[in-house]
Amino acid sequence: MVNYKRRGTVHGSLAEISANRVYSTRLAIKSNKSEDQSDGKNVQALKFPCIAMLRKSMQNLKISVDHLQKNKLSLVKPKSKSLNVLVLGAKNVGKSALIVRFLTRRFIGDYMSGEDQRYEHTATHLKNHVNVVFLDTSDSESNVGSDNVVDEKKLAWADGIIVVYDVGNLLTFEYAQGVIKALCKKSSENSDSASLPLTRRNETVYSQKIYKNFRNKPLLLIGNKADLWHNRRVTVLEGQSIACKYHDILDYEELSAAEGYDAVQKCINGLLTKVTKSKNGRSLSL
Ligand SMILES: Nc1nc2c(ncn2[C@@H]2O[C@H](COP(=O)(O)OP(=O)(O)OP(=O)(O)O)[C@@H](O)[C@H]2O)c(=O)[nH]1
Repeated sequence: MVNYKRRGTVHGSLAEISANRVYSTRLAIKSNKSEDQSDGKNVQALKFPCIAMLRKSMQNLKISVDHLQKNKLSLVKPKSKSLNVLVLGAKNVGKSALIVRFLTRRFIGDYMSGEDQRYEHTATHLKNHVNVVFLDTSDSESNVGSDNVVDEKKLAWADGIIVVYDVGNLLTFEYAQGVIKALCKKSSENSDSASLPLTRRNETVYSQKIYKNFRNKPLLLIGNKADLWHNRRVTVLEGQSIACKYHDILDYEELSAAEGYDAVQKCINGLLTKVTKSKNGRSLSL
């Protein structure tokens, strides 16, 4: 309570100080012309030496903007060099474990669940630094079996997608299938068609957006927890059949984040290489 009050006072006084500064500076700028013209002492400039600096910065800014306009340059930022990877899958399939294994080579048993985690990683190749961002999403079990399994905004952000399921849990495999189907579903129906029932129209709009945001971005399907062979509910054959069905857009791997680093590293690096190719139009082996 005491700390809070103290903080309040400090903030208050800082705010007052800056407000006073801005106000005084404005006054000085307003009255600037007559002071410059007068051959007397420039009292404001002496009192506020920041005015000269401010004026200079404004001049510099104007010069820069003029230069941009003259040379038809734009103020738009250059294209981001980071590779964004979206990690999807049902709850508890080992999404965090996989990403952390890839980034740190270590298997860590427990992770915070319930909210999306963002991991940033810098890879170096031919003296170029490539920034990779993984968005490890956290889905609730209620999403299993639902149609709207992919968030269109996250999908638009992504350059590549990893879909994970647990080989010991059939529901998570069905969820992964649902995601892949949603990504690859082409919608030919006209979403504006008033003849369609509302739910159908919403579904169509949804799948059109998903399809548009996906646009054949590199996709990797991982069957995780292969070390728990006694607990297996999804056969290798079932995983492979999905891989065959979507072979032109999808890579598939069955592995265990718990058991080793090499398989995780190999398949995620494979995806990153594809992402780099599709993003920049040139190859980069990480
Ligand atoms: N045996 C085994 N356990 C694993 C493996 N990968 C992850 N786990 C365990 O599975 C549990 C869930 O792992 P997480 O990485 O938190 O799963 P998640 O998909 O990120 O979970 P949410 O954040 O809740 O969506 C943890 O207890 C992990 O230790 C694996 O390859 N083998």
